[in-house]
This record gives sequence, structure tokens and C-alpha cells, in this order.
Amino acid sequence: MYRVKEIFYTLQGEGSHAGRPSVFCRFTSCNLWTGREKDRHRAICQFCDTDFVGTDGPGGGRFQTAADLTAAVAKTWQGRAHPRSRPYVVCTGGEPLLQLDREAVDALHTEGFEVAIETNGTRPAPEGLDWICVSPKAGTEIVLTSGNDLKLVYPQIGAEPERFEHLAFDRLLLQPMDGPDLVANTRAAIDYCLANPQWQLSVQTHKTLGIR
Ligand SMILES: C[S@@+](CC[C@H](N)C(=O)[O-])C[C@H]1O[C@@H](n2cnc3c(N)ncnc32)[C@H](O)[C@@H]1O
Ligand SMILES: Nc1nc2[nH]cc(C(=O)O)c2c(=O)[nH]1
Ligand code: SF4
Ligand SMILES: [Mg+2]
Repeated sequence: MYRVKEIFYTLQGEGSHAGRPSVFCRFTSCNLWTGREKDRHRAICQFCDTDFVGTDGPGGGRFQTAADLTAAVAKTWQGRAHPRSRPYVVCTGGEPLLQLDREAVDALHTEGFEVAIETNGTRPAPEGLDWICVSPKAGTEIVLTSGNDLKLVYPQIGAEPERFEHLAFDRLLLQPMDGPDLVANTRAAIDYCLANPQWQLSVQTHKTLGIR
């Protein structure tokens, strides 16, 4: 069974695929925070901007099989078919690698989807994913050490960019930490990228665009 908070169609807001029409499938639960505000101060990951508790969001629910999950994703896609693009699903959460398995990836492929993931990198990934974005968190050990985007939320004490530069990712991205210090964090991320051009800036465009 797959427990999903919400499934929605929007533009990818972050990372190398920013602007790409995508179905977001947000899985319930995370291994680095319970998702409850009362636990935030003692969570391993304390800056999370997302509600991933429960299955009550738009399009959310409990899906018994990979085929059920895929049907829910497929009916959320609203793009017209075109030879230049395939339907695209971004599996996120919460931590999607607590639930996403080979069966679900295969079923999504059979339906014609390209399958991307946004993960904290602390759990192994099933084979077959088309796009892997790892966003490391201070105080954790990364087991997913290769992929496409390494998208580090900045700044994090104990997760300095230099720690990740040797990993086998196509792109290194800094994403300013949203919260009360967003303006200062954005300035600091810009300055870091300007001085260390192996890093590029990732802005959470959906937040300024006012879309999900
Ligand atoms: C909510 S997480 C879900 C996927 C996975 N658990 C992870 O952390 O990568 C989706 C993305 O949002 C980023 N994110 C979460 N809170 C953020 C914040 N306050 N500011 C900037 N990015 C944030 C995460 O680092 C991750 O790249
Ligand atoms: N538009 C949009 N883009 C996103 N990219 C990563 C997101 C996430 O929460 O994983 C996200 C999200 O929640 N919305
Ligand atoms: S690992 Fe991801 S989902 Fe979990 S608390 Fe951190 S940002 Fe949120
Ligand atoms: Mg988000």
C-alpha cells in the first residue's frame, strides 16, 4: 500500500527542471521529522516547508497497488501529447524513498511517465528512476551518492557545500533556506555561487509565482 498526501499538476519550481510541467506525487511521512509542529525543534531536519502528514490532500489517499497509484497520477496529468515531451511525475514527500519501489516505477513507466524523485538521500533508490535529485540534510549520512541534481538547502551548519562536491552528480545547486531569514540566506547563497562557480543557484520559483 502507498500512502500519499496529495497529487497535483503544476510546474516544477526548483532545480534543473524548473518550469517543467509535472505531476507532483507527495508521499506521506519522513524519516527526519514526524511532520508535527510540536516535534520540529527536536527533528533531524528542522526547516521543512511542507505538510506531508496524512492522506487528506487534493488527490491524496491510500493506494493499494502500484497500478492504483499510477492510475491516480495519470488522471492528474493535464498535458497534451507531443513528440517532444513525455508525461513527467515528480515523486516527493515527505521522504518518497520510504515507499516508492520498483513496482511503482515500472508501472509509471508502462503508463508512459518519466519518473523523477526529490529525496533526502538517506535511503537507497529503486532501479529505473529517470531523474534523481538529492537534497542532503545536516546530521545524516547520504547513501545515494550519485544522481542528477545535488540540491543543497543553504546555509546548514554541518552540511557545508564543500562536503558534497566530490559526489557524482551532474549539477551542484544551492537553494536558499526559506523561513524568517530567506532574504539573508538568498544573499549568502548568491555570494557563495559567485565565488564558487561549480555551484549554481536554485530558486523556489513556485513560491514567488504563487503556484503550488
Ligand atoms: C519537502 S522536501 C521532500 C523531499 C525529500 N524529503 C527531501 O528533503 O529532499 C522537497 C525539497 O524542498 C526542500 N526544502 C524543504 N524545506 C525547505 C526550505 N525551508 N527552504 C528551501 N528548501 C526547502 C528540500 O530540501 C527538498 O529539496
Ligand atoms: N512547484 C513545486 N515545485 C517543487 N519542487 C520540489 C517540490 C517539493 O516539495 O518536493 C515542489 C513543490 O512543492 N512545488
Ligand atoms: S527530509 Fe525532506 S520532507 Fe523530511 S523534513 Fe526534511 S525537507 Fe521535509
Ligand atoms: Mg515543496
